[in-house]
Amino acid sequence: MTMDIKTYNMIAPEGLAVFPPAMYRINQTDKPDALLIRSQDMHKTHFGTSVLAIARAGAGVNNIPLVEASSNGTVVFNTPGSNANAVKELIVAMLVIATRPIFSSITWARKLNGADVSLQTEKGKNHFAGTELKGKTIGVIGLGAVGSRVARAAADMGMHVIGYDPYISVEHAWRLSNDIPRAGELAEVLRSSDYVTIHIPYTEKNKDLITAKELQQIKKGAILLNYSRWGIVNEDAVVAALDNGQIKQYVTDFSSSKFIKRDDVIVTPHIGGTTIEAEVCGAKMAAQTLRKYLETGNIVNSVNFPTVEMEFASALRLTLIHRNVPNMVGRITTILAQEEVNIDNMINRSRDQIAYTMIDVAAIPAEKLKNLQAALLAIPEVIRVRALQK
Ligand SMILES: NC(=O)c1ccc[n+]([C@@H]2O[C@H](COP(=O)([O-])OP(=O)(O)OC[C@H]3O[C@@H](n4cnc5c(N)ncnc54)[C@H](O)[C@@H]3O)[C@@H](O)[C@H]2O)c1
Ligand SMILES: O=C(O)[C@H](O)COP(=O)(O)O
Repeated sequence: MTMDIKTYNMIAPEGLAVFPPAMYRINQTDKPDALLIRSQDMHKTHFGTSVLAIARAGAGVNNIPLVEASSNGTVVFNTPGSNANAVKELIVAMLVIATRPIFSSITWARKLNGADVSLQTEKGKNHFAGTELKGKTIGVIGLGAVGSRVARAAADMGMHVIGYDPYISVEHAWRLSNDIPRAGELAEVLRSSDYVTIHIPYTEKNKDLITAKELQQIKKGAILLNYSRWGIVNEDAVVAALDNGQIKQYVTDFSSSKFIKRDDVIVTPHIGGTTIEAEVCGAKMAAQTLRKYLETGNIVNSVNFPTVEMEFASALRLTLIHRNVPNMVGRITTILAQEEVNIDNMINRSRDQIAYTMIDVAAIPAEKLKNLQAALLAIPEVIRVRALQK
């Protein structure tokens, strides 16, 4: 088996090294079996039916058309938590930068010259008094991989933390310590926080989560941070809230022409996950997840398919992607029975409109396997059939 991987964006070489050259070709065809990407806009980048899987090295998958991928039988993966520490560390830095005049003091100090520089700094430092984070309240919206770490770090700095995440996973709820209270409503967080930091995915539901209405609810003079995505915070509403003094500063990873030359907006160029460690971690995780799927059919960390794992113990594995409708297992196994193929092991899982079935069987002669695959693919609700040899 030789498979083709196509990459977009800067993928760390450590990730590409996960693919053994004897089994995988990288960037040698326009009809790849799988894609390894970061923020490439796949809404505008056509991927053909050859693409079995797309792995996103990173968290956000709003750059991938998930519904189209599912109906194409393309499994989409991300790498949960791979860059969460990088974002957390940047948020800590941005909280301090927003709170103390670090940039202006450095710029001033750089301009000093003469033999008495040390004296000048001592004289001038009174112009650069800041405040502290300790004792202030921070609202953390979204308590997943990033938000839960930010909440912990803020608490460790002596801040009062209020979390908000109505959809928190059991895993992340466990990670969050009991001393971090969770609000039942967004308004509660906005009303009581000196800092509000957002760590949620961009989805249709989360588009414009923070708009004029929410900014009216926010504590006067609060500082808002958005290291999630463009579109979650309405830019016009933010500009209006800065102009009327409702918020003091907007700190974000997502630039806009609306923020140019504003001293009350601090923009970093989408570098939340841009550390060597995070890029290596995400690329390796994405490549390992892809290999697992391509070689065994097992699915972990998918954002559009169910998690499906079964030990690959037989000679042959059939994997079927099909619509999630009644009696599919019955129809599939009937065809296997008609072809006199005995099932060693089997698993079926579904997620929303899509379902996935893996069937392990003993070795089948090539011609018989071809007929079996054709018969399975002839079921109208079946989207894709693969046969994997152990
Ligand atoms: N700036 C960057 O470089 C950078 C890096 C990593 C992640 N991100 C962005 O941050 C997002 C979060 O990353 P993550 O790794 O923590 O993802 P995650 O999936 O681990 O956590 C997201 C959390 O948000 C919660 N959530 C969803 N909608 C919500 C809402 N309306 N209100 C409150 N909570 C809500 C979910 O329940 C989940 O717990 C990503 O989707 C991505 O867009 C940006
Ligand atoms: O969602 C993410 O993981 C971040 O926004 C990082 O995006 P990047 O891979 O383009 O740096």
